[in-house]
Formats: sequence, structure tokens, C-alpha cells
Amino acid sequence: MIYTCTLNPSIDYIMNVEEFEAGGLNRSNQTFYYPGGKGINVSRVMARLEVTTEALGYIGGFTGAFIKESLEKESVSHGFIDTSQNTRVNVKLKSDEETEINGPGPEISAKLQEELLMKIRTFTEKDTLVLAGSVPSSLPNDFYVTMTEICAKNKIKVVADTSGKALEQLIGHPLYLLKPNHHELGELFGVTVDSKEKAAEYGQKLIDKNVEHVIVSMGGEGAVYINKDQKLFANVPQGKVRNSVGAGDSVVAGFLSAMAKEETTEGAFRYGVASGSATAFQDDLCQQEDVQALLEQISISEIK
Ligand SMILES: Nc1ncnc2c1ncn2[C@@H]1O[C@H](COP(=O)(O)OP(=O)(O)OP(=O)(O)O)[C@@H](O)[C@H]1O
Ligand SMILES: O=P(O)(O)OC[C@@]1(O)O[C@H](CO)[C@@H](O)[C@@H]1O
Repeated sequence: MIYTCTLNPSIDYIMNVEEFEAGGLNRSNQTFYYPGGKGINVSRVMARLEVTTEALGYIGGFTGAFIKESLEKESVSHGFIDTSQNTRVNVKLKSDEETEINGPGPEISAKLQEELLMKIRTFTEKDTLVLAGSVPSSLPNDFYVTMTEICAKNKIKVVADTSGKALEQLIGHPLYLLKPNHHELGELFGVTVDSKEKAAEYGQKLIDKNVEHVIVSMGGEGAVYINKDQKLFANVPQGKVRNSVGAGDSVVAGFLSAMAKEETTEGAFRYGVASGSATAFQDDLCQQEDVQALLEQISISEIK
């Protein structure tokens, strides 16, 4: 089973505002509510790509109930732990630019922390755990490391999509897939990653530190894939970006779905990039037919 873990889920409240004016009274002409948080996005996209997952993490209150209900409507299984506090609402303001305001996380007691770790201790080597998103401040800041150590002991594959300190602490632990964007990769090594060659060079450093697959996404500039034998570049398809929220998560979901269907790594990379772009080109996350339609616009080349 592929489990996704979202320690800090959200309702993503999307507000389209024609000409946003900071400090003024703005009126939105269109709003949407989506279940959000990076791991939840991965589960939602994988369900659309016909791969079963179970979404884990902490949830609560009326906002948590909305998320669970939305996932059930989309046939996404979940096993969240109830915090009895409202899950946050993240505001995504879309005008000429995209502005995001993400809420803080809930208080998570030591008992609830242990409950999640106990669940992970039941996983076997056939399982994969996707750790995605920020770690709420009430959790020890090495909580992902603790989870990864349990996984290493039991040969469970770990996928990580996080940034900053949480990402830094994971480096050196055995990981199946890491998907930093080029800014996150640069921040990790204190450099600017502004070309596919640099993405490949610094991505290789992650491979040297026990990561099996690395995808470096570079927004509209393409993406780079590295493993111990390959360094590949993919262009991104042409299209109008309507929503970048969840695009990175869709890359992870697309790659994992294709690997679960025994695609080659090159094919899975292409599928991941197509999924990311398919999400970027619409309001919510991509559907399978959107991904299929973009595949032929993506060419993969070797990076020398
Ligand atoms: N301008 C664009 N044109 C086509 N596809 C895009 C564009 N911007 C982003 N994408 C798609 O979204 C994927 C992820 O984008 P990005 O590198 O911005 O990741 P990220 O920063 O992790 O995303 P997120 O906004 O979800 O945090 C890209 O690999 C690509 O497939
Ligand atoms: O605050 P975090 O956990 O870093 O990010 C949360 C978030 O911005 O990430 C997802 C998009 O990747 C959204 O669904 C969600 O609102």
C-alpha cells in the first residue's frame, strides 16, 4: 500500500480577485474550497490515476470533517488521527499574481504523536510512505526523521516532499524519491540552481547521499530526473497556468502512479511532469485524461 502522510492538512480556499489591492476592500468573483495539504493532494491525484493510497495524518473539527467527506466522495481511503481542533484554512489569492496565506498547525499531544508512529510500525517492506508538507510547530522538528528511521528498519520506501529544515534533516537517510523544486535544492546546498546542468549536479549529490530517485522541478523551465545511472531533462508542455497549487504534488503522484504500474523510470518521469502541468493548467488537481493529453508534448533528453 502507498500511504501519504499530511501532518498539517488544510482546506485550500481559492479566491479569484480581478485587480487585488492590498489594504483595500476587494471582492472575489469566484471561490473554491478544496481538501488540501501536500500528502492529501498526492492521494487525490493518485486516485484519479487509478492507484489506491491511504491518506494519513492529523485532522479535526468542522474543517477536518469537510476534508474527510471530500476524500470519501473521491474514493480516497483515509486513516486520519483526530486532533479535536479545527484543521487550518489556507487562503490562495489569485489575481495578477498568486498570494498564499497558510495557517498554523494544531497542537499535537505526545499521545497522538505516538499513535501515528505506532501505525507506521505496522507497515511492511511492500509499503511506501509519502511524507509531504510542513511539520506543525507543536511536533518535534525531527518528526520526519523519526518516521524515516522506523521505515528504514522495516525496509519501507520513503518519499519526501518538504523544504527547509525538515528536508535538510532527512538528507543521509535512505529515501526512495525526493522532489525538491530548484529553489529548495539551491537552499539545501547554499547555491543558486538556475540551469538543468546545475539541477543535475546538485541532484546527483542527493543520489550520493542515499536517495534512489530525484526529480528537480523548475516550474515552466522544465524538470530534471537523476538516479545512479541517468540524468534526464524534460521540457514542460505549453499552456496557460491557472493554478500552481498542487502542481509539485502532482509530479510526485504521477511518478509514483507510473512506477506502481511498472513503467520505466524515464516513462514515470514523463508521466510525473505531465501530471504537474495538467494540474497547473486547471483550477483543481489534474484528471487522468488531462495527463494523457499532454504526454506527447514532453520530450526527454539526456543531460551530458
Ligand atoms: N509555466 C508552466 N508551464 C507548464 N507546466 C508548469 C508550469 N509551471 C509549473 N508547471 C508544472 O508543475 C510542476 C511543478 O512546478 P514547480 O517546479 O513550480 O514545483 P513546486 O514549486 O513544487 O510546485 P508547488 O507550486 O506545487 O509548490 C512542473 O514540473 C510542471 O510540470
Ligand atoms: O504549509 P505547507 O504544508 O508547506 O503547504 C500546504 C499547502 O500550501 O501545500 C499544498 C500545495 O502543495 C496546498 O494544498 C496546501 O495549502
